[in-house]
Amino acid sequence: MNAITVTGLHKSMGEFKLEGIDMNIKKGYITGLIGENGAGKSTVINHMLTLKKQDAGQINILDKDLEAERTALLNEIGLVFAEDRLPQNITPDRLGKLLRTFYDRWDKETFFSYLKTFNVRADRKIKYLSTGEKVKLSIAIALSHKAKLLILDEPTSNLDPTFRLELLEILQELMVDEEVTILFSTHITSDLDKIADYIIMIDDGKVIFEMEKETLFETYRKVKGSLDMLDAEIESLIIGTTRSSLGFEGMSKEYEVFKELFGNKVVIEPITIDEIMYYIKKEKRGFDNV
Ligand SMILES: Nc1ncnc2c1ncn2[C@@H]1O[C@H](COP(=O)(O)OP(=O)(O)OP(=O)(O)O)[C@@H](O)[C@H]1O
Repeated sequence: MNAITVTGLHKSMGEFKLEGIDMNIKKGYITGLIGENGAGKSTVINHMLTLKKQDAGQINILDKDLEAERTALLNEIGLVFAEDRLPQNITPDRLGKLLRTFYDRWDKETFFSYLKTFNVRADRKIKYLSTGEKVKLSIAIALSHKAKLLILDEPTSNLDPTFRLELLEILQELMVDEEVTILFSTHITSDLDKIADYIIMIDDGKVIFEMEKETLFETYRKVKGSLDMLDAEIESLIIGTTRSSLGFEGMSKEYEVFKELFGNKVVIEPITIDEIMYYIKKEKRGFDNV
């Protein structure tokens, strides 16, 4: 069952286009949205939240039509934006009191307890907080109104490593309650290695893959061998072939074929999310020897 279903989302924005985006964000799981700078991650998220109007396509969130039931739905969604959208001239203390008028299930105690745990000063105007403290404040808000869905746009990029790990732990603890769904976009793929159940990669406004993380790692492997193994047929099985004086390397779904043909002369290794992104980009650009 999906918490968010995106079907055939199209949008032209000057030179950039979202082209036929389909996404299935599974209820009760953590989905990581990855892609390089400018791939369209924030744009897709903004469409999910009706902050941008699509040219075509449908978005369904928690079985409701977001446009028709916007206010009711925003109660159910905990949001952290990539950029700072907090009111600047009030203190977290004041904000904590005001937000009960915005969220039906606002839990002031939980909010102030998160501020304490996160070490964010409640009595300082938001504009004087550091970038990381503002992110922590946004996270505290997102976690304090019993949201069923958390949409976090690059929540970890401005956080110090200790707090990043702490946040990942908090998110994982939330998942014990199977009702919560998390979608988060990130460049820090080690975060996904730790907590994501599903991974969606977008590139240049298109979905490249949407897969369960474990399946992704079973599907792709890194292959390395000597240049004399390469002919057109073998190369067609490799994504993002790189040649050097030491031999070739790349990524393959057909790594079993390499094993059968070349035995232990070929090296087959597990692959990381960063490497998957790198080889896919490399194949697309069709360049070599980077
Ligand atoms: N209002 C706009 N008009 C035209 N182009 C835009 C507009 N807003 C964003 N873009 C372009 O759309 C593309 C996708 O931007 P988006 O912010 O969605 O990428 P992203 O994947 O979130 O990137 P990053 O990881 O850098 O945050 C970029 O090329 C950006 O310049």
